[in-house]
Amino acid sequence: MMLKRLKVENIRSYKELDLSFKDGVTVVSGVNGSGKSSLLEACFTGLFGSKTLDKEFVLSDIITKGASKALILLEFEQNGHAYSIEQSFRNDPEKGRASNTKSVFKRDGEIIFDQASRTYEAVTSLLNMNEEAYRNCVYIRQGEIDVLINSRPKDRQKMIDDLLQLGKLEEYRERASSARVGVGRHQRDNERRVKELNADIQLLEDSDPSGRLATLRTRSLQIDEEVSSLNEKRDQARSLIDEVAKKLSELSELSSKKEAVQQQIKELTDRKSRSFTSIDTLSKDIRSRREVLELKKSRVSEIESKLSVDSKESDFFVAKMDEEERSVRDRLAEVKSRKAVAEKDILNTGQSIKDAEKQVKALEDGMKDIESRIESVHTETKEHKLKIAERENTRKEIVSKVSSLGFSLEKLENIDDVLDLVNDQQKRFHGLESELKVKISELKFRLENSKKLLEAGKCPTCGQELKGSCVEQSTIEDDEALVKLESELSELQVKQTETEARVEKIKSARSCKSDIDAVLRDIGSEKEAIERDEKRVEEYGLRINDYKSRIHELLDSKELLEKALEGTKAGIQQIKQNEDSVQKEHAVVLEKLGLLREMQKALVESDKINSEIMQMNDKIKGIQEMVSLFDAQIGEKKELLAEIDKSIGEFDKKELEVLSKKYNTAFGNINSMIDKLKLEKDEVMKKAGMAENDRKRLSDMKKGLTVLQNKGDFLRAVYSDAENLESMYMRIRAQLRSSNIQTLDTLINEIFTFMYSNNAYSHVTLDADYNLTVFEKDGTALEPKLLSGGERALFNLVLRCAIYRLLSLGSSTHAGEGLPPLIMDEPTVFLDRGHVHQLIKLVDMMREIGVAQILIVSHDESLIDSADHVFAVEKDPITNNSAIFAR
Ligand SMILES: Nc1ncnc2c1ncn2[C@@H]1O[C@H](COP(=O)(O)OP(=O)(O)OP(=O)(O)O)[C@@H](O)[C@H]1O
Ligand SMILES: [Zn+2]
Repeated sequence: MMLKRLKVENIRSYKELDLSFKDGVTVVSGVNGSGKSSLLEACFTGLFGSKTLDKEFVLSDIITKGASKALILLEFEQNGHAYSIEQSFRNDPEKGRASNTKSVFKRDGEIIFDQASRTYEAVTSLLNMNEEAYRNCVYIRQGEIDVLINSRPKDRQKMIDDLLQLGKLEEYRERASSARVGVGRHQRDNERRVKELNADIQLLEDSDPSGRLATLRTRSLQIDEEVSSLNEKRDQARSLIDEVAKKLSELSELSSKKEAVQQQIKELTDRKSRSFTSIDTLSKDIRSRREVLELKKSRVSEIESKLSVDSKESDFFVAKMDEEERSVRDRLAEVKSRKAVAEKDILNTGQSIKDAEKQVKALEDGMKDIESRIESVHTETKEHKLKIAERENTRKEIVSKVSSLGFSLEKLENIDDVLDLVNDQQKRFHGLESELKVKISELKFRLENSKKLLEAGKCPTCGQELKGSCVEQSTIEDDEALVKLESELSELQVKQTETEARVEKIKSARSCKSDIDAVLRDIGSEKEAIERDEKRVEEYGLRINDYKSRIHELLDSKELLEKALEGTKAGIQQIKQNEDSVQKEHAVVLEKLGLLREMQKALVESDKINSEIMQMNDKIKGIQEMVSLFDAQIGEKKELLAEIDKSIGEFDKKELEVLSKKYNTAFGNINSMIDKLKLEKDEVMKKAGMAENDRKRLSDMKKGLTVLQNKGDFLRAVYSDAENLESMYMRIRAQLRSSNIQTLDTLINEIFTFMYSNNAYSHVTLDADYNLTVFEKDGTALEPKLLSGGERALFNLVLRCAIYRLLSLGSSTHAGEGLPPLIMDEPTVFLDRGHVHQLIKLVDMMREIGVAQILIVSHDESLIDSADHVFAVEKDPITNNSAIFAR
């Protein structure tokens, strides 16, 4: 295997990196924290993905802080093919969560897998090592230089076995063993089944299925014969039963016919007797009608004699009397309508009189109301006049107050101007006063100073005598001026007091003026009210006059109406007398008309009764004819009855019934016997089927037994094959292991001698159990854990180198081809100068045995000097991004 190219984005301190690897020794150098280890780790993660993370790390730790995605692309060569693995990551910097989103495995540019676990498997099988084996052999991580030495022999054995592919042999042995165990299980199974099958066969043979089948078949034939003879008998019984049944049904038919004829005779006799009853009722009806007819006739002749008319001409008289009645009725109606008109007239006139009275009353009430209103207006007017007088008094009082203040009424008109003038004066006085006061205080201050100077006698500044100087003179003048100003001030203050008194007077005069104005306004409005009252009284007087004339008119028309009422009442009396006489006349006519009508009606009814009597007689004749028809029919039916009785006499019913019962019982017995036989036959057939099944099963079982026995033979052969295979794999592994151990032991001692430059130890042994022991010069044995840190690092390098040698021997066909690179992170930390030199030699030796690529992280100058290529790693102090320069 040969690394070709590493390209990363956002891995640890690398934002971007694209690096080509060459064969030979490459040393990676740089200061602490520049990104050297990260480079090797990136290769490791590129190969095995997230499996390379130690326990305390998560995926997001290897992604540059703050980046949301990252990438590692690793290209390498193996056995003449170009491979590449591309691992893509996604990261959530805030949550610190990352995932491996893509893992593409390519061979010669062609995608083989694109899924993480598939890619992982492909890599491990291609390199023949997983990430653990890679760390034990290929890649010595920083601080892990003594891992192989420190581990327990058992783990060491496993590591070395894995590296040398001995694990595969164990795997094969295990497979052979589990195959053997499986076959053994099948064998036991098979034997158990053979045993069981044998027992089953024995059991079935004991039950003799063929013998059973023969007996059952004979019985089946017998049953068939018995059934067919019974069937014949049953047919005979059935024909006898049919015969008897036929005769019995004939007999019952005759009896029902007889019953029907008897019923008919009874019905005919009933109808005959009902006909006689109707004839009786009809005769009775005819008699009663004849009596009514007699009564009607005598009433007609009575009316004839009363009105002396002939009943034959009744229609003519009725018409004449109708005519007369109509004319009397018309007259009566005319009189009545006249009476009604007169009555209505009386009623209306009475109502009109009452209306007039009501109106008169209403007008009178209205007048009273208006009069009382006039009264109240008068009272109001008096009140207004009183108020005017009162206000007049108030005005006079105010006028006298004004003149006492020294103002005339005319002067009051421009009182506001006067007040303005006085106010101005007041302001002026005030200004003068403050001016005077300032002047006085200035003067007083000057005077005080001069007086003090004069008392001291000398000028404090020039020291001149002051007596008799200008100072003395000015002091005297100032004194005089002060007296004058003070008297001016007191004069001014007197004037101010006077002006204030004047202002007071003007203000009270002004308030008097507004009082007078108010009084005059009041008087005016009272006078207006009085005028309004007078107008209202005048209007009320007009209305009263109007009411009076209207009352007069109403009374006049009422008198006229009363006179008319008298006249109408006399007229109505006359009409009533007339009505009475017409009514009497009408009653006489009505009575005559009633009698005539009665007669007419009696005549019509008599005709009707006569025709009814005739119809009834016809009916009686018809009924009598029907009665003779009934008699003839009854005779016929009686003859039929006698015939039927004769036919019935020919049958013996009892005997027929006994026979029927007997035949039916026989039929039932035969049927149940047949059924029983059929059931038996079903049973027999079922048993025969079972026997046949048993026979077939027996032969199947015998066949099965042969198959099982053959299988048993086969399994025995396979079992012994598996056994052989298992022991063979075990043997081979033991042989290989011991030969490996021997070779490794030799190689370790060879390389140790080559590498070790101190003089303490003589040799090293690796025994069959992978125990590693170091011997001192005097033969004392030491376990590796007792060695110093540097010694352990040395031995580890020796052991690894020996393993590479062994691997190189294993693939002896193409010496060295396919050996993995050797990658070391800071291998010199524990080594002294001399051993660093030996390490350089060891590296050379590794190249010689065919390790084509060696990658070392180190600061050691001599290592750097001996390298084929140098990578200088630097980290930008500002951006914290690492970069690599090839040197
Ligand atoms: N996830 C990350 N994001 C950004 N920077 C990181 C991340 N993880 C580690 N680093 C930085 O990467 C730098 C390189 O670390 P690395 O172990 O490669 O240094 P080194 O060159 O091997 O140093 P030494 O000589 O001390 O072993 C460290 O300084 C660290 O701050
Ligand atoms: Zn480091």
